[in-house]
Amino acid sequence: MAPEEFDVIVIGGGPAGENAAAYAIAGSDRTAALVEHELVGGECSYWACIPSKALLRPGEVLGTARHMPGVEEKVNAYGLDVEAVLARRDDFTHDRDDSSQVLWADAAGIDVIRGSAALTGVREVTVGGRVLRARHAVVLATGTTASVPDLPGLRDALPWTSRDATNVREVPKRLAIIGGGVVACEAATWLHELGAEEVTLVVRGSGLLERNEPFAGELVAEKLRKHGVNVQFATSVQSVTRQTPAATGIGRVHGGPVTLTLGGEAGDPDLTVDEVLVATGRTPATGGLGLEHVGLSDHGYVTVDDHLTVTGMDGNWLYAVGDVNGRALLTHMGKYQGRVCGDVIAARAQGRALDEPRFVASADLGQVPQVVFTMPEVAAVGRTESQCRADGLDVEVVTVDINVAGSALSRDDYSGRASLVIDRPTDTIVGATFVGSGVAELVHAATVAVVGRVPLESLWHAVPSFPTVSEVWLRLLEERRKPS
Ligand SMILES: Cc1cc2nc3c(=O)[nH]c(=O)nc-3n(C[C@H](O)[C@H](O)[C@H](O)COP(=O)(O)OP(=O)(O)OC[C@H]3O[C@@H](n4cnc5c(N)ncnc54)[C@H](O)[C@@H]3O)c2cc1C
Ligand SMILES: NC(=O)c1ccc[n+]([C@@H]2O[C@H](COP(=O)([O-])OP(=O)(O)OC[C@H]3O[C@@H](n4cnc5c(N)ncnc54)[C@H](O)[C@@H]3O)[C@@H](O)[C@H]2O)c1
Repeated sequence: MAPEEFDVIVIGGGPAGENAAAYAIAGSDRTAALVEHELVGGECSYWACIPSKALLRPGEVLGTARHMPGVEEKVNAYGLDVEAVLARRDDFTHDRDDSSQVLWADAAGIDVIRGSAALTGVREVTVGGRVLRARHAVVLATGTTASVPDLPGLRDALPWTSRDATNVREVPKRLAIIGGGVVACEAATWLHELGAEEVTLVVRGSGLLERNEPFAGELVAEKLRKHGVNVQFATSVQSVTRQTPAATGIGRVHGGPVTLTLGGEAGDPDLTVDEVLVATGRTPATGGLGLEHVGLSDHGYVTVDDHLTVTGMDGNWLYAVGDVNGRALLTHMGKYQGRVCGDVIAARAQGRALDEPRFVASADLGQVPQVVFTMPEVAAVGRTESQCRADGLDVEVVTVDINVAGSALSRDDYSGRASLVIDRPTDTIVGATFVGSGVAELVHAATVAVVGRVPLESLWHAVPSFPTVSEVWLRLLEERRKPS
């Protein structure tokens, strides 16, 4: 059978792949195929960002209502309506039906091809019995899958991964979570709110959210503990036993009780729970992708340059965007890389030079924003103080409590903290962190300041409105002006 020709072939229909395909052909008569073996929309739409945030928001709303005189008297006797929360989550994930995303692809001029794709040669992709040939580019956008550590008994116990936690149907009464990162902290928050009575975070390190400023993890741990979540640091799982594992389906308890044998500084006793959630990071989805057919390793992240072009290959025809390149495992960064990559493919297809900033994924390099939707939220951009020092930057740090009229008005128990990391030679912000209720919406101002390299002297004239939580910017700048 003759190969089918497309200008661009994208493998993986998650947010990164969708954007790369759309930008590569926008406003032209170029053609694109998007190959997807599961659901168009990817991990984010059905298993990750969207369902998790749909599950977290009701708890945040209830928490605020419980600390608001005039409202708290009405709600204090009630908890969440779990069925309604799960139903709203299912609305957001369209019950895992991707037809609206396929309609979007059709409208953008992208051909969706169902099946598992593998590289079988230079510019050649095979899907089932079909051979596809790319005139200009092949883009790898296959994302990542949950890592399950190779611990004795763990895989046989059929533990939950993030897919079960986000698609929860049956809330375990007793839950152990292995890991202290973003998935562990967010999942502990929503599962506890949904009725998990005994939640234990088993953390091998000494803090939560270790890629953030230390105060962020400390405040999240403090609040989790205050709400009754057990957070155990410096504890490792030695082995796991479950007598009756059962493949009951996504989001249901996978059998009888599970016992974790723990090894830690405190000589921790065994922990017996109804379910164990593994939240120990991600593995790039490169298995079976045929990377070896084009001379690349099929292990680890696919390395790219700042044009998202795979390094070590001739001909500038192979690209990788999103989680699979390991640059920043976040939907918004994958989409950003998809936009840059699509523009690069279009420019190269037209024989144009890559001489404009939009052809370089510069935001990946120390300007990445992220919001962790815990209670309190953690919103940060750029580098932490310790990352800056490790990179040899001459920095100073200002930190203040978030204690302004806007925060006091937003809820009676408001507490939070904010910090700026300032590059002394340029007097610009290279990192910012906000911890508190509702700070998710504060971070974009910081992102603009970091990316725009706005001098602090100019920020003095960016006056925050009264009475908003944004007034913390003024407190930070005032703190900076204090004579040391
Ligand atoms: C629980 C959880 C919550 C998260 N919350 C957030 C959040 O709030 N905000 C945020 O920014 N990020 C969040 N993330 C991270 C976010 O989900 C990822 O960064 C994002 O999904 C990556 O997008 P992607 O397009 O690179 O990959 P994916 O979304 O993983 O999509 C890859 C697609 O490729 C397909 N595929 C793989 N191999 C093949 C193949 N060989 N052939 C055909 N198709 C293939 C897969 O089926 C999949 O659809 C969260 C992650 C988790 C686990
Ligand atoms: N709101 C958001 O933006 C959001 C939400 C969820 C996930 N994500 C993304 O998804 C990615 C994955 O999240 P994650 O929490 O799984 O990973 P992570 O890298 O954030 O945290 C992994 C945790 O597991 C621990 N760990 C790793 N291996 C272990 C082992 N063998 N035994 C015990 N502990 C081990 C680490 O010390 C760490 O605490 C993140 O990079 C994040 O960017 C983003």
